[in-house]
Amino acid sequence: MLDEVERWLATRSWSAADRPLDLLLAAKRAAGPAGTISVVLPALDEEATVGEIVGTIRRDLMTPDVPLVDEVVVVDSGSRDATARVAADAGATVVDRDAVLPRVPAVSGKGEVLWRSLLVTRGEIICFIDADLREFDSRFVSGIVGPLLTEPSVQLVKAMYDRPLETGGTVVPAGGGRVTELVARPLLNLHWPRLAGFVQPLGGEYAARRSLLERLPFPVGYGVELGMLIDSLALVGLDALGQVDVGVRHHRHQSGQALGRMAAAIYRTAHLRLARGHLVRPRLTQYDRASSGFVPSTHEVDTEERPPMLDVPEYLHHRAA
Ligand SMILES: O=c1ccn([C@@H]2O[C@H](COP(=O)(O)OP(=O)(O)O[C@H]3O[C@H](CO)[C@@H](O)[C@H](O)[C@H]3O)[C@@H](O)[C@H]2O)c(=O)[nH]1
Ligand SMILES: O=C(O)[C@H](O)COP(=O)(O)O
Repeated sequence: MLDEVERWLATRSWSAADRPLDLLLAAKRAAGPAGTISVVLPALDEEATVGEIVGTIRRDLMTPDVPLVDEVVVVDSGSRDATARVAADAGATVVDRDAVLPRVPAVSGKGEVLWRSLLVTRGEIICFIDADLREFDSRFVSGIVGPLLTEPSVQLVKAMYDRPLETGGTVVPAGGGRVTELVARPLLNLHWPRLAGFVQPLGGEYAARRSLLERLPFPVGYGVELGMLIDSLALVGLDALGQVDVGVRHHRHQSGQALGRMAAAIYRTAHLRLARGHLVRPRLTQYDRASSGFVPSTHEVDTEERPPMLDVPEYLHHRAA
């Protein structure tokens, strides 16, 4: 490990318990407009879990006694289930991705809705939380916004946690994060060793200052987290990044093949940053057993990236309004 990373781990890795709620509330009051917080949940068919997450945030962090969070926004990513209704019933503002920036037709993908969320939120701190989390604890939010409220030099904070793999009734205590361990961590260690201190580089729970997010390009799919870390390092430097231990994360696990497509998108995002301009073939072929033998199916790998929001005229208008 680089000496710089060892130093970073000693000074930029915290636990949620380091900053109790009363400290955060005082820091928020002192920060004024810079302390406004929007929580954003990207959601594609998450009716089973989105309501409880929204409800927990509202119950714990949006009360007269604990007014830490100013708004909770669910950006619907084309759900065909009752995600929008369940989220609205739980008290979230629900926005359909197609209703945001209609001039630019939405494509599928998680990064796409995170990018669009900048146009419909008002917080100067944006906190992204996956909508498929189970046994959700509001420390996921208060923990990661903490350093942004108390440390002016910090600009992006990722959650870190234990990741059990819970499938088919069995639990492997530290078995989760398969793409993280097989793809993202090796890529980061080999090509961007200054980012090797992140325990959960792909985690979907992170908070950042708007002033950083609006300057970043957003890969439209699952490359968004890796791209954001690499680009943030280049833009603001390692000491502006941090991580906070928030406990244990339980979520819905995707199939091996879906994770293969995620891995391809992440590799592609890394490759683009390693060799801007040189195109790899953006397709992935996978195999399923059928009576005739193994059948290939080929999928497009996300290649599109949205430009930094500061380059979008509608965003400048939204901020001026
Ligand atoms: O097209 C999509 C796909 C996903 N999601 C939402 O994004 C979140 C995370 O998606 P999920 O499929 O649960 O991702 P994971 O398999 O858990 O992948 C991990 O790794 C990804 C790659 O870094 C991150 O984007 C995820 O946040 C992180 O949890 C969930 O709320 C989804 O509903 C969308 O909004 N639109
Ligand atoms: O973050 C990851 O590595 C992928 O989302 C896979 O996570 P899982 O192995 O916990 O399903």
